[in-house]
Amino acid sequence: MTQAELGGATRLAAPPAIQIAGVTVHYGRTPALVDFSLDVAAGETVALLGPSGSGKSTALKAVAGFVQPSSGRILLGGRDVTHEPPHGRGVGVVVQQYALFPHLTVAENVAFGLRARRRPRAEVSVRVRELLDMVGMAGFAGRRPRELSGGQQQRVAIARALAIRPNVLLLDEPLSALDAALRADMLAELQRLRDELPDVAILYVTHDQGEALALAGRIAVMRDARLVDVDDAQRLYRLPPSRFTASFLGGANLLPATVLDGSDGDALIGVRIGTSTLRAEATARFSAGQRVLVCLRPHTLSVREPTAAGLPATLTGVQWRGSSYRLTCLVDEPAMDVHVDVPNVDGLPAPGQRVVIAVPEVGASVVPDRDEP
Ligand SMILES: Nc1ncnc2c1ncn2[C@@H]1O[C@H](COP(=O)(O)OP(=O)(O)OP(=O)(O)O)[C@@H](O)[C@H]1O
Repeated sequence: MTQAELGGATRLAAPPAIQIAGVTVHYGRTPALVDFSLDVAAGETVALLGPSGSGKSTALKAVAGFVQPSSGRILLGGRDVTHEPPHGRGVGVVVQQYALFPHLTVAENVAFGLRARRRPRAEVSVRVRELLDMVGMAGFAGRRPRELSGGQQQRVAIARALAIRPNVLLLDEPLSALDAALRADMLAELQRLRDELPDVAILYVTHDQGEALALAGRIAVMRDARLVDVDDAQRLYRLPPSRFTASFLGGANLLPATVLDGSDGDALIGVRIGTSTLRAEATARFSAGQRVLVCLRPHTLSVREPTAAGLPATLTGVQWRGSSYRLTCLVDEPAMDVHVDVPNVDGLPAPGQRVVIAVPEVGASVVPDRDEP
């Protein structure tokens, strides 16, 4: 083998920063995670997204070492840590409720991991200052946690997690205890932090699709202790592969339809909804005549004059949402509500009016009508 081949092989073989391989976790007899596999590369942010109780925190705890898998393995940078205690794994963890040490000052909290590792005093103080600067808390070093707001406490918790320069940062719903305004600020700060840590792999647990879309390069959707779908965030949003992901990520309109011409993979195919036909993007194999669902995102749709091409409907509701209106339209066939989000414009149709819902050339996608059990 030449050096170049060897180099290539070595590069290709660079192990993921986080490798969760077929992990199952039980609490007593109840499985909280079943045969779960996911890799996160260095520098990548992956969100674990799913409803309450779907196993997101359990997956994160398995990586942190807070729960022990009954089967499967956890590898960090290629090193099997499945049976190592949490402190031996060298990961940074931030959980929902900050969990700062109440009797220690902000600086002492941040220094904790470094002191436990017996780092020299001078190094610790430089690093603590650096971290408090990074999270905008330099002026609070001497305060105790109870003297801080929720957002400030969470900043300190993040600084503490980063103190040991972990290659892996695990964030479990870090914004959920904050009010809406603070959450938006902290989300922007997390985006900045992510960009300042280009080599750190981040696993981010959330049930909030907005947070997942804002932060993650890839999103792993979970349901009932299992991974449902995982893909690039934008692709998952635009072309959801399952009914569950289509609804959970972005609140799609899902209309029953019939495939007119089949496809073997990525293609625009014809579908019939009631008496209307339109083209929709398919990412899997679909055959002519197959019953499917067509996923229509509310913001890609518009309403037109009843003579235009599209889905004939009656407008039944108009809801003002500040920056846009949400229109509810009852489609003629099949008789079901479709939501259309339109910007603040003059001359909106009034409830009761006949309309046509116009679907853009690329804006609809095909989803199997039933998810695999
Ligand atoms: N310590 C525990 N003992 C027993 N059952 C548990 C324990 N922790 C979690 N569970 C159960 O395991 C399942 C998965 O829980 P987990 O906390 O991983 O879900 P989650 O997706 O993170 O939910 P949430 O968004 O509500 O935090 C749930 O049914 C939960 O009730």
